[in-house]
Amino acid sequence: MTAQTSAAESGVRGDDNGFTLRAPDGTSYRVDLTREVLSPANPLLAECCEGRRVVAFTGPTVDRLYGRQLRAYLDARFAPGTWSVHVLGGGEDRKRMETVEEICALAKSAGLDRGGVMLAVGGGVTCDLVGFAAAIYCRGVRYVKVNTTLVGQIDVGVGVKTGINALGTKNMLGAYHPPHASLNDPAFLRSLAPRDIRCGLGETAKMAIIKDARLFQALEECPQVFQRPYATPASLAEEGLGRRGVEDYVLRTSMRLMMEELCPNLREHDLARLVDFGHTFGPVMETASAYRIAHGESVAIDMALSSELARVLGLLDARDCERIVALIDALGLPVFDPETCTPELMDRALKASWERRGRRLHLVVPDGIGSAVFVDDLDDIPGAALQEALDALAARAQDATAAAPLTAAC
Ligand SMILES: NC(=O)c1ccc[n+]([C@@H]2O[C@H](COP(=O)([O-])OP(=O)(O)OC[C@H]3O[C@@H](n4cnc5c(N)ncnc54)[C@H](O)[C@@H]3O)[C@@H](O)[C@H]2O)c1
Ligand SMILES: O=C(CO)[C@@H](O)[C@H](O)[C@H](O)[C@H](O)COP(=O)(O)O
Ligand SMILES: [Co+2]
Repeated sequence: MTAQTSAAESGVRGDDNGFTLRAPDGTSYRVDLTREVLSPANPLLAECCEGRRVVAFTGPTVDRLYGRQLRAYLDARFAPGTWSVHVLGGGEDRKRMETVEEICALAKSAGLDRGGVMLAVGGGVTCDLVGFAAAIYCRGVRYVKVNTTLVGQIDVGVGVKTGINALGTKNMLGAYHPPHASLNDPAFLRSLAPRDIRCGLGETAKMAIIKDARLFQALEECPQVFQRPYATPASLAEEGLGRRGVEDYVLRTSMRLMMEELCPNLREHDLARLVDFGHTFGPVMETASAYRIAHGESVAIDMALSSELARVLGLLDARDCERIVALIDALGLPVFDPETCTPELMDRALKASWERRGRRLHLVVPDGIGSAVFVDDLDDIPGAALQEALDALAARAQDATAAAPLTAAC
């Protein structure tokens, strides 16, 4: 039983090497920002697993890019026969119970005991799967995650959620399983595909829109962050940040904002959660598209729709709505999807969220740049309002298609 933490002691504290979260219920964990995490000279990962059997899991891409370094690191730091690395099938469609059973079977055959460590090295799919397996294997074993995507470092890596898709529903099964350690090395982001960078920027934009106007402005001035060369945004110029400085600013600010939101409500006793912004319509779009729409993309479309809805309901002025939708567009993320953005599916999503959130909708909508409010019940959203919001985004998407230069298929 974790000892309760007093309100004065609970919170998120940042330092040069990361953040420490202390929740009111006594849960506490460290989120580290480090460099060259897989270099034998870096003791951090070894210290998290010292004296324990280590069963590591990764995906095919990460194994191709970093598997040799990972195995060399474990070989240098752990006795032969006390560690193993296993490569899981990749992709959102593998985030299901069958893969969790595979992880547990591999761990058992590798001799993982109650005192051992399950190590995830990968993006959110790998970490959600391994984290959930660690939560139920022997009723719970030590879980260490090395997050290798932008979504992973700013979102998966800073919380306690683990889980899988099941019963036709995104993240339907899972557990709150705090990591023993969450290690984040920004160097991993350099090998990310542009689409996966953009998905991470979707989760960054989520936090900027609901919590931080300055981060929003930095993204507006620098939508190519993490992707292409750019000048330091004017809004950050006085800090004299270079390219890496801007990326560090975006990364650290996103991590801090998410941890500050999660800390007081880590296990979601309160179902009105600002970080649900972008996650009401999105999960249903991901599932209905058979994961053609990636998580970060569904978040983007949901945020655009929620913003247009806020405008139609008179909760957000048209100028701020336009800034939000334009930012999502500038980040290279979709604001509409003809196949899934239908009134029927959106209505189904609203009802699914109403059920999941204790028969209250708690739809998060922005009421300005850097702030958001809740629309609490289904009756607060007339069908005509939803239709008007959808029509606005459909028209925008149509204009963009008409204006897009004809380019050869890449
Ligand atoms: N647990 C949580 O709190 C939480 C929070 C946000 C999202 N999620 C979940 O995370 C998932 C999305 O995570 P994601 O965006 O990381 O997707 P992902 O795990 O599918 O990774 C995206 C792609 O990047 C590849 N990849 C990973 N690291 C790489 C690297 N360093 N270089 C090159 N390629 C690399 C992967 O192989 C994959 O093809 C969704 O299932 C979502 O529900 C969970
Ligand atoms: O996607 C996730 C968590 O899975 C986060 O980005 C998101 O902000 C929140 O946790 C949402 O509450 C979504 O939660 P859930 O659907 O994963 O339960
Ligand atoms: Co998310």
